[in-house]
Amino acid sequence: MRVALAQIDVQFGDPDANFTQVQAAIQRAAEQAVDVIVLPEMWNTGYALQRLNVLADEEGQRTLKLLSQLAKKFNVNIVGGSVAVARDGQYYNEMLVVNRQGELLSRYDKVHRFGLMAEDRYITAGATENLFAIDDVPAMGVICYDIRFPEWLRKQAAQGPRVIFVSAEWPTVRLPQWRLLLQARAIENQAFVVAVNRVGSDPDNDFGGQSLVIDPLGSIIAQAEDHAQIVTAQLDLAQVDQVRGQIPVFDDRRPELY
Ligand SMILES: O=C(O)CCC(=O)C(=O)O
Repeated sequence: MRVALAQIDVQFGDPDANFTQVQAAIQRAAEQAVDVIVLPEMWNTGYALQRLNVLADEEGQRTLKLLSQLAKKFNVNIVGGSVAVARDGQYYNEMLVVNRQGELLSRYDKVHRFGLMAEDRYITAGATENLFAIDDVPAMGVICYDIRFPEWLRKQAAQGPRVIFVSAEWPTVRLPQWRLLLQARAIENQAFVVAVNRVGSDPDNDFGGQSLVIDPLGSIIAQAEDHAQIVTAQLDLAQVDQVRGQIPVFDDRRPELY
């Protein structure tokens, strides 16, 4: 599986500009003959949470239309990062995943709201898992702050995903934690981690990129810098079986104790 990480500079509160740049980024990534393109978190609005009433994508329709069109056009799967979605008068931080045929594979509402960026005041938390298959490869997806909750990832990882996709707007000041948390999630779940952060800044935070691809042993196999760029990596999925075969942590778990 060849993946492309679209590390972009999300424009604060400007969905039109963001739709234009996401379209261009997907096109650039698709030119590199990849199987999956991954986007960052809240790429339509950024954290312009106070204006979600006018900015959020109603039912995610605009996002789904774009991702679906581009997936078909370029014959590529898209893990659509996340976007601010309005549904039934509430707002969600939602990941949409589409396959090469442009069909919706999953939609996931971020489960853990990040109070430091006021999500608890504006966003409704999700309560469902996010397991899907990309080209028959079992995978899962989480959003940003979710990675601080190993039990949430573990619960899903125990169901077999080989790749964990992460979309984020992770501030520069905590990038050392970003790296360590992601490496730990890869090691303990013996899965590839493909994690996309944004760059640039908004009124409250700077975002330093450093999107990462990490193998099931925790080694970083690709890393973006601190500017907008597309990074690609090849995932050797057989490595998941090797690592799980050597140290069978999923078999050795004692869920009756914890
Ligand atoms: O956990 C963190 O340090 C960052 C989380 C975050 O920025 C988010 O969930 O949007």
